[in-house]
Amino acid sequence: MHAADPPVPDLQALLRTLRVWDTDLPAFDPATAPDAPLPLFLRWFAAAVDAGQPEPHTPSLATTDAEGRADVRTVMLHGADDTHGFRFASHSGSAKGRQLAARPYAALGFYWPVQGRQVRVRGPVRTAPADVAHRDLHARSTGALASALVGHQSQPLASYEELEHASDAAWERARREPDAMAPSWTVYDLAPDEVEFFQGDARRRHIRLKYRRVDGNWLRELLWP
Ligand SMILES: Cc1cc2nc3c(=O)[nH]c(=O)nc-3n(C[C@H](O)[C@H](O)[C@H](O)COP(=O)(O)O)c2cc1C
Repeated sequence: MHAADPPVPDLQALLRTLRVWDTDLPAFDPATAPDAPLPLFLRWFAAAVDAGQPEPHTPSLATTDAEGRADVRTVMLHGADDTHGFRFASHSGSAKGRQLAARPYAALGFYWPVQGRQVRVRGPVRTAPADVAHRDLHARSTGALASALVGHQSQPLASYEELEHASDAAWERARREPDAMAPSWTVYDLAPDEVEFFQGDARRRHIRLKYRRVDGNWLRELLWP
């Protein structure tokens, strides 16, 4: 440690200042919940946007590697519907891409603290056809295309300058060639077989409603918090 280094913060003191569920939270009556989870997810998602929840479309994505060890990172939600399930996209050669190839099963975790809400989704993951990934990427911003064109995701990077050069070239190509292919860019569709909705409550009487797909039907059950 150097004399000029900022002091190391007292984590325990900071943790004691922080709270959850101490704001006005919406009520959730599970008796009024729909038969299937998707309409409820869409309702909660729209409510999160309305409530000003920053970046409600950025869930955590959990996967496991070939040895069964867990991994997690943030991704962007690209869609959710009855046909494709929960859609996200990434590079097939990244750590998550390799993990999904070895074990095509994943979980998504959304946390919307403005409303004290959490949604957990689990299920098998399928790789969408390449033309879907191509269309998905080209419906997005130039920055998204440039980022995908850089490639090499999750590989060791020798220096920041190397990234700068690759990124400059990718931005230039994305502007010049807006239909450029990013071959490793892949769309993944998670077909939910479990979806759990959690509504936080100031008195800690949190409501947990879990949907499970059994023989093609959705079963609903409440869980102790
Ligand atoms: C807000 C946010 C959104 C992100 N969205 C994506 C995404 O949609 N796809 C993606 O591959 N990485 C996304 N990332 C980067 C990933 O979190 C991660 O760093 C990267 O995909 C490498 O993960 P991996 O080594 O586990 O494969 C996002 C990161 C943040 C913070």
